[in-house]
Amino acid sequence: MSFFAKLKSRLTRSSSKLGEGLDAIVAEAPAAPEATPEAPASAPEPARPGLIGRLFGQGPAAEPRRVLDDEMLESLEDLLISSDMGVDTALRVTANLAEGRMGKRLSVSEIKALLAAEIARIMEPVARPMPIYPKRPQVVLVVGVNGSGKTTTIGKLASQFRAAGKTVVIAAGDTFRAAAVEQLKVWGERADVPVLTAPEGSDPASLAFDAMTRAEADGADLLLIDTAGRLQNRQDLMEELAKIVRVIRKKDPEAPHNTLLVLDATTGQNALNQVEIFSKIADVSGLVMTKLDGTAKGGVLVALADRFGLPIHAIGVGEQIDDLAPFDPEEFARALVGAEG
Ligand SMILES: Nc1nc2c(ncn2[C@@H]2O[C@H](COP(=O)(O)OP(=O)(O)OP(=O)(O)O)[C@@H](O)[C@H]2O)c(=O)[nH]1
Repeated sequence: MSFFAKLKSRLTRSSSKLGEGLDAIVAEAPAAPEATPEAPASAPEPARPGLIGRLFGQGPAAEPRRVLDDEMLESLEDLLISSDMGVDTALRVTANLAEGRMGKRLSVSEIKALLAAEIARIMEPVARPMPIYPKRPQVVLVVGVNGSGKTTTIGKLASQFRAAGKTVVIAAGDTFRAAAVEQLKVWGERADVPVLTAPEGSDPASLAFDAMTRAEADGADLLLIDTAGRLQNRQDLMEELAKIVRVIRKKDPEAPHNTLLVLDATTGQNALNQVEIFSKIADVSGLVMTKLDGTAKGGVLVALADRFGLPIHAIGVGEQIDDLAPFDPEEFARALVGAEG
């Protein structure tokens, strides 16, 4: 299966919500005069139906259409907002979609293609893989609230980097959560990557320092550092992260080279607050969004791209190693709206 096919199947909760909403919007068309024969200007050409399809009145020729007017635009805005795209982004997407198309008759598949193109345009500038530097070890600090998928993401990244021939060390920096440490050990074993741990409740900065020493001694390409995600006590967390950074800078003044914020798509609009908070307490350099497979709130990634402009490195669409994929804006946009292709 191509990755697009997989992405599309994993994003069905988001795409069916949008698809059903669009079907309903187009079906709600106010009684219109006989269909105008001319094709809608600058809307994408629907696929040509086969002979059988034409004979039996199926295919795009039979697809219902609705004249794009203010009322329909408003319904489209509401639909996008309900997919967690956020008000500003939803308004922008629909305004761009409407430009030059008011009064045209559009079908659901045309609207999907237009939406996908608009969404991809917003996301294109932020679709950036995590940069890899010649620096050894490249230190990657991974932050995010508990349960956002940090541990799983570190495990997947470690496996993928190993498969690409890189040497990796993991530091299990959430020393307050034995379960997180255990989980990392399992991922480490699977990926054949050493996982440095420290006694429960001990200072994560001291573990980070030891991990730097080990990564340097091993000549490792990458050091991935897990961190705690207790936002309930923001001050403590801020101090903890600042201390980790201070300590690893004793060994490399430029570390960490990346600070990845892991966000859980199922939290919807709350992910926007998390970006704001973590950008204040850590120097976030890029985002990873997990659990896009388990939610109808996938539109939140569009809002994040639009609002913050932070690079989106990867997306998680499942719990297996290869369920973390580089972020491709066009594929994501088409999968999100359920467009063909
Ligand atoms: N469906 C799905 N589940 C995921 C994905 N990423 C992570 N998970 C699951 O989400 C749960 C939480 O992930 P963790 O990696 O433990 O999250 P964490 O941020 O490290 O959380 P703590 O260990 O509690 O700090 C686990 O059950 C993961 O298997 C994803 O992309 N899709």
